[in-house]
Amino acid sequence: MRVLVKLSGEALSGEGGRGFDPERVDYIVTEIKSVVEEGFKIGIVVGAGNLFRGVELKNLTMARADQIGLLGTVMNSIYLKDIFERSGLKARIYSQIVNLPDVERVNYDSIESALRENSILIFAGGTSNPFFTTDTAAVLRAQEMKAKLVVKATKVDGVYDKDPKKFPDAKKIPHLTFSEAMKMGLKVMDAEAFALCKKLGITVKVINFFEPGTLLKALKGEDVGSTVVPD
Ligand SMILES: Nc1ncnc2c1ncn2[C@@H]1O[C@H](COP(=O)(O)OP(=O)(O)O)[C@@H](O)[C@H]1O
Ligand SMILES: O=c1ccn([C@@H]2O[C@H](COP(=O)(O)OP(=O)(O)O)[C@@H](O)[C@H]2O)c(=O)[nH]1
Repeated sequence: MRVLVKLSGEALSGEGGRGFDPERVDYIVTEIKSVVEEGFKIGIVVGAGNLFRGVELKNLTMARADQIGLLGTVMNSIYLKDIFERSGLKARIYSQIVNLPDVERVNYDSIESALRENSILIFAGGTSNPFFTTDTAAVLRAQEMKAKLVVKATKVDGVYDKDPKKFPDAKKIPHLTFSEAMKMGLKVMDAEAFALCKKLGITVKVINFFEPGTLLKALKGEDVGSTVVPD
Protein backbone atom coordinates (compact mmCIF):
# COMPACT_ATOMS: atom_id res chain seq x y z
CA MET A 1 0.00 0.00 0.00
CA ARG A 2 1.19 3.50 -0.86
CA VAL A 3 0.99 6.19 1.78
CA LEU A 4 2.14 9.77 2.14
CA VAL A 5 3.42 10.65 5.61
CA LYS A 6 3.37 14.34 6.51
CA LEU A 7 6.05 14.88 9.16
CA SER A 8 5.98 18.18 10.97
CA GLY A 9 9.35 19.90 11.23
CA GLU A 10 9.17 19.42 15.00
CA ALA A 11 9.57 15.66 14.46
CA LEU A 12 13.25 16.49 13.85
CA SER A 13 13.75 18.78 16.82
CA GLY A 14 11.28 17.62 19.46
CA GLU A 15 8.15 19.55 20.37
CA GLY A 16 8.83 23.27 20.60
CA GLY A 17 12.50 22.68 19.71
CA ARG A 18 14.75 24.08 17.00
CA GLY A 19 17.19 22.43 14.63
CA PHE A 20 17.95 18.71 14.81
CA ASP A 21 17.96 16.58 17.95
CA PRO A 22 19.97 13.34 17.44
CA GLU A 23 17.56 11.36 19.63
CA ARG A 24 14.52 12.53 17.67
CA VAL A 25 16.32 11.81 14.42
CA ASP A 26 17.07 8.20 15.49
CA TYR A 27 13.44 7.86 16.50
CA ILE A 28 12.23 8.95 13.02
CA VAL A 29 14.48 6.35 11.40
CA THR A 30 13.14 3.60 13.68
CA GLU A 31 9.51 4.51 13.02
CA ILE A 32 9.90 4.86 9.25
CA LYS A 33 12.03 1.70 8.98
CA SER A 34 9.34 -0.32 10.75
CA VAL A 35 6.74 0.62 8.12
CA VAL A 36 9.07 0.16 5.14
CA GLU A 37 9.99 -3.33 6.42
CA GLU A 38 6.27 -4.19 6.53
CA GLY A 39 6.14 -3.47 2.79
CA PHE A 40 4.46 -0.05 2.81
CA LYS A 41 5.57 2.29 0.00
CA ILE A 42 6.30 5.59 1.67
CA GLY A 43 6.37 9.18 0.48
CA ILE A 44 7.28 11.92 2.95
CA VAL A 45 6.49 15.62 2.99
CA VAL A 46 8.34 17.34 5.78
CA GLY A 47 7.56 20.74 7.27
CA ALA A 48 10.05 23.31 8.53
CA GLY A 49 8.69 24.28 11.93
CA ASN A 50 12.07 23.29 13.48
CA LEU A 51 13.81 25.87 11.24
CA PHE A 52 11.48 28.56 9.85
CA ARG A 53 7.75 29.02 9.66
CA GLY A 54 6.63 31.87 7.43
CA VAL A 55 4.26 33.26 10.08
CA GLU A 56 7.09 33.51 12.63
CA LEU A 57 9.20 35.80 10.40
CA LYS A 58 7.05 38.76 11.30
CA ASN A 59 9.24 41.54 9.88
CA LEU A 60 9.20 40.12 6.36
CA THR A 61 6.52 40.31 3.72
CA MET A 62 4.60 37.05 3.59
CA ALA A 63 5.82 35.92 0.17
CA ARG A 64 9.46 36.28 1.26
CA ALA A 65 8.94 34.69 4.68
CA ASP A 66 7.25 31.74 2.98
CA GLN A 67 10.13 31.31 0.52
CA ILE A 68 12.45 31.00 3.52
CA GLY A 69 10.07 28.42 5.02
CA LEU A 70 10.11 26.51 1.72
CA LEU A 71 13.89 26.38 1.75
CA GLY A 72 13.68 25.03 5.31
CA THR A 73 11.71 22.06 4.00
CA VAL A 74 14.51 21.40 1.49
CA MET A 75 17.10 21.43 4.29
CA ASN A 76 15.04 18.97 6.33
CA SER A 77 14.57 16.73 3.29
CA ILE A 78 18.31 16.51 2.62
CA TYR A 79 18.86 15.74 6.30
CA LEU A 80 16.26 12.95 6.16
CA LYS A 81 17.79 11.38 3.03
CA ASP A 82 21.13 11.20 4.79
CA ILE A 83 19.86 9.61 7.98
CA PHE A 84 17.72 7.10 6.05
CA GLU A 85 20.62 6.04 3.84
CA ARG A 86 22.98 5.71 6.80
CA SER A 87 20.52 3.24 8.32
CA GLY A 88 20.32 1.16 5.14
CA LEU A 89 17.09 2.57 3.68
CA LYS A 90 16.90 3.90 0.12
CA ALA A 91 15.62 7.46 -0.31
CA ARG A 92 15.22 9.96 -3.15
CA ILE A 93 14.37 13.64 -2.93
CA TYR A 94 12.03 15.34 -5.40
CA SER A 95 11.45 19.07 -5.68
CA GLN A 96 10.50 21.70 -8.23
CA ILE A 97 12.12 24.63 -6.43
CA VAL A 98 15.84 23.89 -6.20
CA ASN A 99 18.56 22.51 -8.39
CA LEU A 100 20.92 20.64 -6.08
CA PRO A 101 22.98 17.48 -6.65
CA ASP A 102 20.81 15.34 -4.33
CA VAL A 103 17.46 16.67 -5.53
CA GLU A 104 15.58 15.43 -8.60
CA ARG A 105 12.79 17.16 -10.52
CA VAL A 106 9.36 15.67 -9.89
CA ASN A 107 8.91 13.12 -12.68
CA TYR A 108 6.17 10.49 -12.62
CA ASP A 109 8.23 7.75 -14.33
CA SER A 110 11.05 8.31 -11.87
CA ILE A 111 8.61 8.20 -8.93
CA GLU A 112 7.24 4.86 -10.17
CA SER A 113 10.69 3.31 -10.57
CA ALA A 114 11.78 4.62 -7.17
CA LEU A 115 8.71 3.00 -5.57
CA ARG A 116 9.45 -0.29 -7.36
CA GLU A 117 12.93 -0.33 -5.82
CA ASN A 118 11.43 0.38 -2.35
CA SER A 119 12.92 3.86 -2.06
CA ILE A 120 11.36 6.35 0.31
CA LEU A 121 10.24 9.38 -1.70
CA ILE A 122 10.98 12.67 0.05
CA PHE A 123 9.11 15.59 -1.48
CA ALA A 124 10.86 18.88 -0.69
CA GLY A 125 9.73 22.44 -1.21
CA GLY A 126 6.07 22.16 -0.25
CA THR A 127 3.69 23.06 -3.07
CA SER A 128 6.52 25.17 -4.63
CA ASN A 129 4.52 28.32 -3.80
CA PRO A 130 4.38 30.84 -0.98
CA PHE A 131 0.96 31.24 0.72
CA PHE A 132 0.49 27.47 1.13
CA THR A 133 1.43 24.90 3.78
CA THR A 134 3.12 21.54 3.77
CA ASP A 135 -0.26 19.96 4.65
CA THR A 136 -1.58 21.02 1.26
CA ALA A 137 1.68 19.83 -0.32
CA ALA A 138 1.19 16.44 1.35
CA VAL A 139 -2.16 15.98 -0.37
CA LEU A 140 -0.80 17.09 -3.76
CA ARG A 141 2.18 14.75 -3.53
CA ALA A 142 -0.03 11.88 -2.32
CA GLN A 143 -2.00 12.23 -5.54
CA GLU A 144 1.22 12.31 -7.58
CA MET A 145 2.48 9.06 -6.03
CA LYS A 146 -1.02 7.52 -6.30
CA ALA A 147 -1.50 7.16 -2.53
CA LYS A 148 -5.05 7.28 -1.19
CA LEU A 149 -3.94 7.85 2.41
CA VAL A 150 -2.16 10.79 4.03
CA VAL A 151 -0.95 10.29 7.59
CA LYS A 152 -0.48 13.57 9.38
CA ALA A 153 2.22 12.66 11.89
CA THR A 154 1.99 15.37 14.48
CA LYS A 155 2.06 16.21 18.19
CA VAL A 156 -1.64 15.70 18.94
CA ASP A 157 -3.28 12.28 18.91
CA GLY A 158 -6.16 13.15 16.62
CA VAL A 159 -8.77 15.69 15.64
CA TYR A 160 -10.58 17.45 18.50
CA ASP A 161 -13.62 19.70 18.59
CA LYS A 162 -11.20 22.55 19.45
CA ASP A 163 -7.42 22.91 19.73
CA PRO A 164 -6.39 20.44 22.50
CA LYS A 165 -3.14 22.35 23.10
CA LYS A 166 -5.20 25.41 24.11
CA PHE A 167 -8.33 23.82 25.61
CA PRO A 168 -7.84 20.97 28.11
CA ASP A 169 -11.57 20.08 27.84
CA ALA A 170 -11.38 19.51 24.06
CA LYS A 171 -13.04 16.27 22.97
CA LYS A 172 -11.50 13.86 20.47
CA ILE A 173 -13.43 13.04 17.30
CA PRO A 174 -12.18 9.61 16.09
CA HIS A 175 -14.06 9.60 12.76
CA LEU A 176 -15.36 12.51 10.68
CA THR A 177 -15.75 13.76 7.12
CA PHE A 178 -13.92 16.65 5.48
CA SER A 179 -17.20 18.55 5.16
CA GLU A 180 -17.77 18.20 8.92
CA ALA A 181 -14.19 19.33 9.64
CA MET A 182 -14.59 22.38 7.40
CA LYS A 183 -18.03 23.23 8.80
CA MET A 184 -16.68 23.07 12.35
CA GLY A 185 -13.69 25.24 11.30
CA LEU A 186 -11.22 22.75 12.80
CA LYS A 187 -7.67 24.02 12.52
CA VAL A 188 -5.73 20.76 12.66
CA MET A 189 -5.10 21.01 8.89
CA ASP A 190 -5.66 23.99 6.64
CA ALA A 191 -8.90 24.27 4.70
CA GLU A 192 -7.10 24.04 1.34
CA ALA A 193 -5.72 20.61 2.29
CA PHE A 194 -9.15 19.41 3.47
CA ALA A 195 -10.81 20.66 0.28
CA LEU A 196 -8.25 18.93 -1.92
CA CYS A 197 -8.66 15.63 -0.04
CA LYS A 198 -12.40 15.84 -0.52
CA LYS A 199 -12.00 16.50 -4.24
CA LEU A 200 -9.41 13.77 -4.81
CA GLY A 201 -10.95 11.12 -2.52
CA ILE A 202 -7.95 10.96 -0.19
CA THR A 203 -8.32 9.88 3.46
CA VAL A 204 -6.33 11.58 6.24
CA LYS A 205 -5.29 9.98 9.51
CA VAL A 206 -4.08 12.36 12.22
CA ILE A 207 -1.76 10.59 14.67
CA ASN A 208 0.63 11.41 17.48
CA PHE A 209 4.00 10.70 15.91
CA PHE A 210 5.74 11.03 19.28
CA GLU A 211 4.03 7.86 20.59
CA PRO A 212 6.22 4.88 19.54
CA GLY A 213 4.62 2.40 17.12
CA THR A 214 1.62 4.58 16.29
CA LEU A 215 2.59 5.13 12.65
CA LEU A 216 2.72 1.37 11.97
CA LYS A 217 -0.58 0.82 13.81
CA ALA A 218 -2.23 3.54 11.70
CA LEU A 219 -1.01 1.99 8.45
CA LYS A 220 -2.21 -1.45 9.54
CA GLY A 221 -5.68 0.00 10.01
CA GLU A 222 -5.72 -0.10 13.81
CA ASP A 223 -7.93 2.43 15.54
CA VAL A 224 -5.40 5.10 16.50
CA GLY A 225 -5.71 8.86 16.13
CA SER A 226 -8.55 10.23 14.03
CA THR A 227 -9.62 9.42 10.50
CA VAL A 228 -11.06 12.07 8.19
CA VAL A 229 -12.78 10.67 5.11
CA PRO A 230 -14.18 12.17 1.90
CA ASP A 231 -17.99 12.39 1.84
N1 LIG B 1 -9.39 20.85 16.33
C1 LIG B 1 -8.10 20.49 16.47
N2 LIG B 1 -7.79 19.19 16.68
C2 LIG B 1 -6.48 18.82 16.79
N3 LIG B 1 -5.43 19.69 16.71
C3 LIG B 1 -5.70 21.00 16.51
C4 LIG B 1 -7.06 21.46 16.38
N4 LIG B 1 -7.01 22.80 16.18
C5 LIG B 1 -5.73 23.16 16.17
N5 LIG B 1 -4.92 22.09 16.39
C6 LIG B 1 -3.45 22.16 16.42
O1 LIG B 1 -3.01 21.74 15.12
C7 LIG B 1 -1.63 21.41 15.21
C8 LIG B 1 -1.35 20.36 14.18
O2 LIG B 1 -0.01 20.03 14.15
P1 LIG B 1 1.06 20.60 13.10
O3 LIG B 1 0.44 21.02 11.82
O4 LIG B 1 2.16 19.61 13.08
O5 LIG B 1 1.51 21.86 13.93
P2 LIG B 1 1.97 23.30 13.46
O6 LIG B 1 0.71 24.05 13.23
O7 LIG B 1 2.74 23.71 14.67
O8 LIG B 1 2.81 23.12 12.25
C9 LIG B 1 -1.39 20.98 16.66
O9 LIG B 1 -0.40 21.80 17.20
C10 LIG B 1 -2.72 21.23 17.38
O10 LIG B 1 -2.51 21.86 18.63
O1 LIG C 1 3.62 25.02 -0.06
C1 LIG C 1 4.20 25.60 0.88
C2 LIG C 1 4.65 24.91 2.04
C3 LIG C 1 5.31 25.60 3.04
N1 LIG C 1 5.53 26.95 2.91
C4 LIG C 1 6.30 27.68 3.94
O2 LIG C 1 7.11 26.77 4.66
C5 LIG C 1 6.85 26.86 6.07
C6 LIG C 1 7.05 25.54 6.73
O3 LIG C 1 5.98 24.67 6.50
P1 LIG C 1 4.92 24.24 7.65
O4 LIG C 1 4.55 25.44 8.46
O5 LIG C 1 3.81 23.52 6.98
O6 LIG C 1 5.82 23.28 8.52
P2 LIG C 1 5.41 22.41 9.83
O7 LIG C 1 4.63 23.31 10.75
O8 LIG C 1 4.62 21.26 9.37
O9 LIG C 1 6.74 21.98 10.44
C7 LIG C 1 5.46 27.45 6.15
O10 LIG C 1 5.29 28.11 7.38
C8 LIG C 1 5.45 28.41 4.97
O11 LIG C 1 6.11 29.61 5.33
C9 LIG C 1 5.07 27.63 1.79
O12 LIG C 1 5.24 28.82 1.68
N2 LIG C 1 4.43 26.93 0.82
